[in-house]
Amino acid sequence: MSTSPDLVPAHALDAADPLAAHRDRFVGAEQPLVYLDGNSLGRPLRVTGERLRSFVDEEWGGRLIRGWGDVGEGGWMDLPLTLGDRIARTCLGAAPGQVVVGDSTTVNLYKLLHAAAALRPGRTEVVLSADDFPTDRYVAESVARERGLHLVWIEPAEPTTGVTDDEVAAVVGEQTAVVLLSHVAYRSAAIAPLAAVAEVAHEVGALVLADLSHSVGVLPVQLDRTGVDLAVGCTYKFLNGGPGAPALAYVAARHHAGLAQPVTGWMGHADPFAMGPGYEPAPGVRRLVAGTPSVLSMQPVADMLDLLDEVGIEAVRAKSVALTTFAADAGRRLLPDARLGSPADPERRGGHVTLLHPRMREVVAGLWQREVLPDYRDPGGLRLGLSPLSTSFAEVEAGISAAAEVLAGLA
Ligand SMILES: Cc1ncc(COP(=O)(O)O)c(C=O)c1O
Ligand SMILES: Nc1c(O)cccc1C(=O)C[C@H](N)C(=O)O
Repeated sequence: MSTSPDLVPAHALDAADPLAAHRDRFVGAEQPLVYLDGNSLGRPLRVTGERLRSFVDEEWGGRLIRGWGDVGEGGWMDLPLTLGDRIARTCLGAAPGQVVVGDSTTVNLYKLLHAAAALRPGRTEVVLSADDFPTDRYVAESVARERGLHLVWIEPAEPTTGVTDDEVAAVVGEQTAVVLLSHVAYRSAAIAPLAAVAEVAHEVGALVLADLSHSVGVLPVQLDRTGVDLAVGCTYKFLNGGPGAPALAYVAARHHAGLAQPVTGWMGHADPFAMGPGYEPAPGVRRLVAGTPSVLSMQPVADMLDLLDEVGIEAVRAKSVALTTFAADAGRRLLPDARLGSPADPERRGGHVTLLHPRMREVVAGLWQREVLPDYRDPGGLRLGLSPLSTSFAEVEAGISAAAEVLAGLA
């Protein structure tokens, strides 16, 4: 395929990029390594090292057990909700008191699928997509088994378009308790139409549970406006929280009164330190907290939220669109035998780009040997996770050029 005549070179795009300078705020940005996996594990911010050091010295080492405080005193006990509110405000378009941070996305899926079924007693079906991330599918299978529910699978007609509201409308009905769907598909990056899906689900009285793992921190979500009922998401991807950083869980305020989740630990109790005989849920989303919050692991996310507040999520999305557009163009130009496995329309595409070729598994193995780190996802997907504040256009070009070289060198 010929080179696009109006293609702007990577160095010119970097020179004109208003966010380019922020890249130096991340650990390792100065290294020659090409990092294209920010949607699996974001780079650490340099300031996070200082935050962790001072947390150990002053908060943990200095305050010791006093650091917890009681609910409402501003100590560690409040962190799951105060950090949740910060994520809600900066990235999710959600009013305060609806997001909690804790546990993993997997565990939060378990809690919220059970909660959804309990909010819709008597209904027997859970709708989900065969393209959902494995943990979503596996947890849904367990919850269905435990509650005697039936799974109704959507097989998206075209993986690059993701789940559509028409596909959801075709399978939901008066038996549907909840529709589980990924906001941004983990392979293709297709953006699901959350508001339209919520509308068709609500028409039959069903709830929507969205997995925001690949959208939170990279595109504005506007959760309250979409009408989505429940949501979960990872904080170690575009929120740069670090390996295993605790996940978010969102429950729209209108569902708080009847919210019942199955992991009824003491930290979700209305009065944990009363240590009373029976479980009584805390008001609101606090009842989603199960055991002792992972206070140390929640620290880094605050640094990324500071940076996102400084830059604004709209500017992050604008750079993300520019990066993914550049990656798709560079893919066409440098890997002419590969096919775009992501939506061509940037409005329908999240923060990553997948290029498909039958030999991509070998290509990705070759790239890792050259200090170029993208991801591989079956079938035949070179997945480029482009983290707008830490990825440069030059990095994207270097990665795709290297992929072309590795592919050309395969026997
Ligand atoms: C869409 C999606 N959901 C969930 C997860 C994982 O959740 P957990 O952090 O529980 O492993 C991932 C990535 O690992 C993901 O891409
Ligand atoms: N969570 C991960 C892990 O613990 C190890 C390796 C990768 C991951 C990932 O995040 C995978 C990622 N969610 C994906 O979309 O493929």
